[in-house]
Amino acid sequence: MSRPIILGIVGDSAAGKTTLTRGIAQVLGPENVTLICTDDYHRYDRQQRAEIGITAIHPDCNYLDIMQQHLSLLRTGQPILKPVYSHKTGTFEAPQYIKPNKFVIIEGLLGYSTRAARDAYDVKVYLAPPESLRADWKVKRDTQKRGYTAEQVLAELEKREPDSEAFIRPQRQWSDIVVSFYPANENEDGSNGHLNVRLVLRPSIPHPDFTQILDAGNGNSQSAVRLGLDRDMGKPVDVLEVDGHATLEQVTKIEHIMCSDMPYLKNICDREINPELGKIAGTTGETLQSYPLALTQLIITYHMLKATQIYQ
Ligand SMILES: Nc1ncnc2c1ncn2[C@@H]1O[C@H](COP(=O)(O)OP(=O)(O)O)[C@@H](O)[C@H]1O
Ligand SMILES: O=C(COP(=O)(O)O)[C@H](O)[C@H](O)COP(=O)(O)O
Repeated sequence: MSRPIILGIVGDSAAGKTTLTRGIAQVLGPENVTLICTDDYHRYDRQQRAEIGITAIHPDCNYLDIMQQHLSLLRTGQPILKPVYSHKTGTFEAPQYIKPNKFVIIEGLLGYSTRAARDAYDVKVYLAPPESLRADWKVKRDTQKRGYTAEQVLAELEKREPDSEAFIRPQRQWSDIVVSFYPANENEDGSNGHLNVRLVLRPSIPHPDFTQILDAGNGNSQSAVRLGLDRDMGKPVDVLEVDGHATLEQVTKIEHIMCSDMPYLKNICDREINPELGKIAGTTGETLQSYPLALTQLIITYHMLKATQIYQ
C-alpha cells in the first residue's frame, strides 16, 4: 500500500515545534514534504478571541472536527482545502488547495486531542521544554515576530495556563517520543545552542538499538550521552539524554547506530550535505547549531523512513 507518511509534532505555544520541524523537512527534501500547521484550524481570529475571552489553545476555539477530517484525507493521499490563519495579521486568509506529498508533517497545539486524529499519524512527537524556558522563548519570539509586548505575552501565558494544563499537556501520553530541551544549569536562559535534550522513547514504535551506547562504555551518569530506563506518565520508557557539550565523536557514534540500520540515512548523516540539521534561528537573527537538536531530528527522520519501508 502506498500512502503519505504522517508525522505529528505537538506541543504548547513556542515549545519549539517549528524549529524541530524545519530540519526534518529539509532532510526529507522540501519537495517531498507537505507542511501543515494546525493553527490554521482556529475558529476565531485574534480580535474575536479577545472579545469572547477564549484562548487559542482551547478545543472550542478550534475546528478540531475539520482538522481530523483533513488528517484522514491526507493519510489516504487525498487533497484538502485548508483554511489559512495569519500570525502576522491575526486574521484568516483565502484557503489553500493542498495535495499531500510523500511525507506530511502536522505541527500544532491540539493534534492528538481526539482518538481519530491520533490514528492518522505514523510517528507522534510531543515537545515538552521546562515551562520557564518556553516562556522565555515565547516572549522573545512573540515580541520580535508577532507584534506583542513582553507584558502582553506574559499576561497571555498566565491566562492560558488552565487550558495548557487541561488540554495541551495531557497529549504527552499519546506520543511515541517526548522531546525536552533544557539548560544544563538553571541560570542559563536557553538563548544559546548548548541546551541538553532528554528524549523519552516509548515502546509504541520500535526505536534503534541504542544499547550499543552502553556497551561502548558511555551511558553512565558522567557521560554526555546517557541511556536509561524510567517511567513517563506511569508507563515504562527508555530515556536518551544528550548534553549540549557532547563531542562530535560521541554524537557521530549515535548517528552510526541509526545509519547502519538504514541505507538512505547514510547520506543524511553526512553533515556537509545536511547543514540544516541542528540549526536554530536565534531571536536576534543569528543562527545557532545544536548537536542535541540534530540528533533529535535524525531519530525522527529515521522513524519516518522506517515507515516508508512498510507503507510505500
Ligand atoms: N531547541 C531549541 N534550542 C534553542 N532555542 C530554541 C529551540 N527550539 C526553539 N527555540 C527558540 O524558541 C522560539 C520558539 O520556537 P518555535 O519553534 O517557533 O516554537 P513553536 O513552533 O512551537 O511555537 C524560537 O524562536 C527559537 O528561538
Ligand atoms: O498559541 C498559538 C500557536 O502558535 P505557536 O504554536 O506557533 O506559538 C498562537 O498564539 C495562536 O495560534 C494565535 O496566534 P496569534 O497569537 O498570532 O494570534
